[in-house]
Amino acid sequence: MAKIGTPARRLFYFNESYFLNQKEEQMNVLVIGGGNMGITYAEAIAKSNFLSSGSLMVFDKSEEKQAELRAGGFFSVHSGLGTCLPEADVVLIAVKPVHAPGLMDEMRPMVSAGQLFISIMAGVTIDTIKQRLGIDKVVRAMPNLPAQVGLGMTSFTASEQVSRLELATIEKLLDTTGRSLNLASESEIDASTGISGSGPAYIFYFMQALLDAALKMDFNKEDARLLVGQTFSGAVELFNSSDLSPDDWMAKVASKGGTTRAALDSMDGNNLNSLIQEAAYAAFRRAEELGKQTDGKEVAHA
Ligand SMILES: NC(=O)C1=CN([C@@H]2O[C@H](COP(=O)(O)OP(=O)(O)OC[C@H]3O[C@@H](n4cnc5c(N)ncnc54)[C@H](OP(=O)(O)O)[C@@H]3O)[C@@H](O)[C@H]2O)C=CC1
Ligand SMILES: O=C(O)[C@@H]1CCC=N1
Repeated sequence: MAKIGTPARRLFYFNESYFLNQKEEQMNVLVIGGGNMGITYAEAIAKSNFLSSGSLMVFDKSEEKQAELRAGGFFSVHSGLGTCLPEADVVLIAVKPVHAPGLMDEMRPMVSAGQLFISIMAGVTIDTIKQRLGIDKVVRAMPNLPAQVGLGMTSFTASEQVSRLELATIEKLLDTTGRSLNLASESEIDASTGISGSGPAYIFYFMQALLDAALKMDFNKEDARLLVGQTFSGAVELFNSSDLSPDDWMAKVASKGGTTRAALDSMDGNNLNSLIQEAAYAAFRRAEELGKQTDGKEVAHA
């Protein structure tokens, strides 16, 4: 596995037309898909001053969404690909995997070889994107929802044709939403989807279970939310404050013969650790399946 912030490899290409001749601030970025993640990225990029004003474009196929985004006033919102796609140096694709084939077919006549494409779509492979669009510079990234508050975790990898210089620029762009990890293979991107991409939902699952328990113990909703929310924030803060493992921290909470031991023994007795690992693998496998469903050889399902 690569280290955080360490670009793995890359040759220096002489035809990095945009990246060599212009400054990052002059780069045009287009985000396609104005949903949870597309807008998270667009807002983070807009707030970061990474680009000059007017250089950030957004396209969503829904007219309602376009109107909503225009009202926000942060970026230029387009009602068709024709006015924005040919102008973009970097295109971030943030639609659901099931919409990828149709979207890429629509994009194909408007794209050019110098453009760089970032896909955050779960499972969709670099090869599929290259073939469907007829281009070769692709960065495949897997972000997560805490990007909305600047605490995102994004793993990414790139096609061979993306140079070191281009990748460094893309890394800065991704880092506007939090931290990033450059991985060497797409299989690791699928694996990271099962850990960090889908991971926030596992944490929310655990939080919901604890909230449900608190409500059963007759706490009102407000108090239950405070008890659970502050417990999670505090535990995460502790975890991030040192190199101690979660096992080490558990040992600090659990007194011999005490209450925590009773809870942890109950979890162990129910194989909770294995169940959580199994869930992460289910997401990993689903990412692999989505890759197969969007490569044109199988029919994709919504
Ligand atoms: N949500 C998450 O936590 C994460 C999501 N991802 C990935 O990000 C991608 C987007 O997910 P998310 O933001 O949650 O999805 P959303 O459904 O919230 O957003 C996708 C948006 O794209 C629009 N859209 C669909 N087709 C097109 C098209 N052809 N052209 C333009 N816009 C289009 C959708 O419109 P409409 O609703 O009308 O279809 C919708 O507004 C997915 O591929 C997912 O795998 C990755 C990591 C985390
Ligand atoms: O559930 C999904 O498919 C996407 C990818 C990771 C998080 N959400």
